[in-house]
Amino acid sequence: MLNSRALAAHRDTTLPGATMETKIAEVTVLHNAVIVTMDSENRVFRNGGIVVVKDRIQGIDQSAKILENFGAIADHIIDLHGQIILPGFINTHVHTSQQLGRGIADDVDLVTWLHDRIWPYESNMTEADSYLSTLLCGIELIHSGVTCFAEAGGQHVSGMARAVELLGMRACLAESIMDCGQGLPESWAKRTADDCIKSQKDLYKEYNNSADGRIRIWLGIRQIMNSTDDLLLATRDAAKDLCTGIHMHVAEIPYENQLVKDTREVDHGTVTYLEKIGFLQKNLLAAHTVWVNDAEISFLSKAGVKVSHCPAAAMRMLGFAPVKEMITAGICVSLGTDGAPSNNRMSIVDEMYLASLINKGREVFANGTTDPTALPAEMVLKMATIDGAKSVMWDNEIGSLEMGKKADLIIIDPSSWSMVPIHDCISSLVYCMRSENITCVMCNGQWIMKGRKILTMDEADIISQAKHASSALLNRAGIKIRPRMNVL
Ligand SMILES: O=c1[nH]c(=O)c2nc[nH]c2[nH]1
Repeated sequence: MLNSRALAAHRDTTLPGATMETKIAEVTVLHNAVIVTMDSENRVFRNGGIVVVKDRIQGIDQSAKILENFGAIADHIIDLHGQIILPGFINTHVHTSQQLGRGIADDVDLVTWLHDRIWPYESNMTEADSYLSTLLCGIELIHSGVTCFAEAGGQHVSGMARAVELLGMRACLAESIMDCGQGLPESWAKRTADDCIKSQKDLYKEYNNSADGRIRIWLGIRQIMNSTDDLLLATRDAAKDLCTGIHMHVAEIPYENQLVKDTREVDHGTVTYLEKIGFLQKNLLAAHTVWVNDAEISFLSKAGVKVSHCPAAAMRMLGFAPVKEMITAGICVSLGTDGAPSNNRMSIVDEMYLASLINKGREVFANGTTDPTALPAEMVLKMATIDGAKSVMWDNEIGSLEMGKKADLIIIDPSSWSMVPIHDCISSLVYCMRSENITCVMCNGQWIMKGRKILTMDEADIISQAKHASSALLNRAGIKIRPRMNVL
């Protein structure tokens, strides 16, 4: 831990060689809080303190020690009596550019969902729509304590990047990439594998490590049903060259596996095929992976593939993912919300609750008996934090509260009816907490929400602009939502 003398020297602008940057580094001390670190020793401080200098955690310990060492030189000392500090949540599968399409595809099957609703929506988006959609999505993510997300593949990454920079969040952004298959709008169907790789390399050049290092550019593969082998293999190789990740929907529905079996000559589905062509690797983040058998779980585990489990979206259109089996096989499984048209709610708090309950319930038909011990609260909290960080390959910097890591953290006020009384902090965070209990969010050392008010933008203005942009976009796309009842 840095001591106060070292920090004071760090801030003393009269020192030879001092820069403007050292002059403005503020020291913030948060103390008197329950701190759930999510570090490798699972440390929880009953009365802990954290020191944040610029963008990093420079001390974490018992409150008394932190105050003794840093109290005298802190610019801000915040007493968090009765409150809880957690690492910011990491949402490992979200489509930010789909936020303006919330509610356009409820209660339909995945193929209809994609062909008749989502692709017309996405192919009619402008860059300005993507920017606004990402801002709107970001507002909801921040309110549920998310500081970092992995974009699953969307339109106009430049718009997303502008929004992320403004929101103050951290993100791995990926373009939606497809080069073949049924139902594609004409402009997309014309793209070759080379076009797809080139456009993503350009994005990488322009945006990777931008926004003070908060943005990373990943490669996208939308799904196997819309990818040639040329595209899959070129993406695998480009990811190796760029040292970046690949985000792909994998084994979502039985139809997908059947199509792979019928057209690509393997005896099971997508994962078997990806294994066969050497596509599985540790920088692949596979979303959903619902329809996988034991052999495929073993392929994923051996290759070090990470899985993003999206409980709500899976319940709506896909089915029950074998999460317990994947974790038992050693696969790193994290949590995602998916996009607004496939979930409607962008809350990792809700996903934690659902992940635990759904996977307990799944045991009844998967293994013939109940298992209330499946996916216990501490495991689910890991999925939303440190395992999320591992999934996006950023765990050296985020996912836990530790000395030297980035200051991405959230403050929870557990004094409301939803969380009182607390006998076990970890289970309360998973089973009782609502997004409304999250009061403050810090990302990269900056407060982006305080007192449930987003500080980086005007929420009301974004909400109002989003309503107009969404209607205009649906008009352009020719998407009509039929009333379900006798609307007079
Ligand atoms: O839930 C989903 N959302 C999507 O955007 C998508 N694209 C392919 N498969 C998908 N599944």
